[in-house]
Amino acid sequence: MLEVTSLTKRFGGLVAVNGASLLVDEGEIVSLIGPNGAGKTTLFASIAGFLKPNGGSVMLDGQDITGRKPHEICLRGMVRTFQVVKPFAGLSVRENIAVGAHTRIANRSEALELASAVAARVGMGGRLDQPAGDLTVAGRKRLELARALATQPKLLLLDEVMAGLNATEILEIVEIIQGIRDSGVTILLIEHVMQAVMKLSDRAYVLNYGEIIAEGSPTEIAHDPDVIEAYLGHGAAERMKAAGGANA
Ligand SMILES: Nc1ncnc2c1ncn2[C@@H]1O[C@H](COP(=O)(O)OP(=O)(O)OP(=O)(O)O)[C@@H](O)[C@H]1O
Repeated sequence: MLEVTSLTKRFGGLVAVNGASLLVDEGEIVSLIGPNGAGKTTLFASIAGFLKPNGGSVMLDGQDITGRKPHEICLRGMVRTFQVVKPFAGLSVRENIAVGAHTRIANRSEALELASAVAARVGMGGRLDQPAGDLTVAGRKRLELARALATQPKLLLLDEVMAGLNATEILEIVEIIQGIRDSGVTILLIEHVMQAVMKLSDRAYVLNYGEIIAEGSPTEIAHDPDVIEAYLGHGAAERMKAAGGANA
């Protein structure tokens, strides 16, 4: 469904993403992980049209969408969420979600109707009339998810939807994401919460200094020496092996 080939994005002299390639098949949940500053958000922004890549290509359902505008990419069925969530504070939850629905639906009452249905899918059915400005971090994260879902995507890019959530809230959003996938939406997500990555992902890619250094099932990734080194520093894989930790 999504095919990213040799994507490069530079900021002046800094190569934030360096020849990254990845594939996401229909129906999968794929995670993109990596240390802070590895280039994950830059890669997402380049895939979804918010940044213009310096090289490489992005194909969605066999069509070249490299460098297209976010709105156009959204209409083709791919949408991203943002790490820092900024809802329209003075609007209600339902109205905020309807902003997403208006991507495809011009009619106001139809957009609000879809917004109510989407809110129920993310467990916000009881908060439709609440001002978005009153929501907690967990509520704002769900609202961001709902706004994206209301654009009726086939591929959803989620950027750290679990950041700042407590353990119970993480379990709840993991279930919501599984439900979204079960409803037929393919998902690519950036996540630092490893417990969620392990639970949700069919496969994961690891980005380090702008390059994809590993790909595989979550268990394969967790035991990959290059990944252990990237997270824990040079020589960490050897030290873990010596301590008998490699099979832990
Ligand atoms: N607009 C920008 N201008 C200049 N440099 C940038 C810009 N955006 C990101 N960078 C740099 O590009 C690199 C990759 O940043 P990015 O935010 O993509 O990493 P990340 O893996 O998403 O990090 P985190 O996990 O902390 O969110 C970093 O060195 C960052 O400072």
